[in-house]
Amino acid sequence: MKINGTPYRSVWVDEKDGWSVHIFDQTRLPFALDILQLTTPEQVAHAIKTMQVRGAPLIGAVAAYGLALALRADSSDTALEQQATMLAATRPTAINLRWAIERMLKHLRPLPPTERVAAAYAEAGRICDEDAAQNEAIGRHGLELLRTLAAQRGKNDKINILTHCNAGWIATVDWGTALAPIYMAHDEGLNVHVWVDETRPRNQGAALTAWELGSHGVPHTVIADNAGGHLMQHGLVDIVIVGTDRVTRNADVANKIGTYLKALAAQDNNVSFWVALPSTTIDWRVADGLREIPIEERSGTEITHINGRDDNGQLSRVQITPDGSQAANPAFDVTPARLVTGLITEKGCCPATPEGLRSLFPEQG
Ligand SMILES: CSC[C@@H](O)[C@@H](O)C(=O)COP(=O)(O)O
Repeated sequence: MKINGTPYRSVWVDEKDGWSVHIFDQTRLPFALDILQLTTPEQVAHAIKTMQVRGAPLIGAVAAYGLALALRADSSDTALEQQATMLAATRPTAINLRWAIERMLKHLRPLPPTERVAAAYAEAGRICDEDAAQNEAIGRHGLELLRTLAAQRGKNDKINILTHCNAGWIATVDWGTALAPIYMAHDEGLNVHVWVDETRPRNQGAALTAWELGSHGVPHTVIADNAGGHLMQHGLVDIVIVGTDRVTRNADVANKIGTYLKALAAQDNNVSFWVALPSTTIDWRVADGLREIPIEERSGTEITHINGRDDNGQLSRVQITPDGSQAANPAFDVTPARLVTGLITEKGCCPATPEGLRSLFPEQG
């Protein structure tokens, strides 16, 4: 996608040196557009843990490059396994991270160490290209849903879409998942407006989704996380579209904390609730999302403190809770499949059921 007219992806290899890896520092957006240069797997691990890069597909792609960086220093079997384990442990919930590392290992293990560096960069590049293409396809399939809504409501009527967290292009290699259909609908002239959940505690909606949509000219309004139910009760939400960090083979959906409450409110108000995902986000090994998906617990300081820009234009961090109050910070929740209207994948849309998923991915049995 473009920033000020220049097309970017969310991760890329330096054109001049041909090996270092660039990302946007997402902890600085929307106030600063800082590009970081990563040269070691430790820097990659740090970027993922501190959420300089985040979003399920993107952390998989960046970790794949992390392995390529590691192999530049040591391409032995031992180093390959150790560095893969180190990178895979950076965040627990998004399955794309494990998927990307496993794909890299499968490709690299049989090769002689001398061939591994070039092969790792090539495979990481393919992971990126495929992610961008899959998300573009998700956009096309999701666009059909929005076209149908537009046709039902009259061409110029506003379509109000609610989204949670950031499942846009900077959460992926390009296009995004939940936001891809919205970009396409806006580009073809549909009258879309997005309610953007602020997404406490880290405010990915207020900081990142609002920045993305604004940069693309998509009308949007940031709301407190707790406003969605009220808006639905008053007929002000036509559809919810969110991304996900892991979908089980039964179609349970893990996503940013608070997604479950949006799904409950959507069901109570007869609002359709769609989840957009590339197939790399499906964990075919697990069935029951509540029991089997590990939920990341992050530092309580993400609750007790908040980042922003002060009146002097300085980025600063302030405390919002009393000294001594404890804080708990589960970073994701699981929305059971029964609350999900359907899934939007690169292969098309399907009901959120085991059969629905298997109809799109019959090779999974
Ligand atoms: C296309 S990204 C989908 C999800 O990864 C996204 O909705 C989300 O929950 C991201 O969480 P984050 O903790 O910001 O990495």
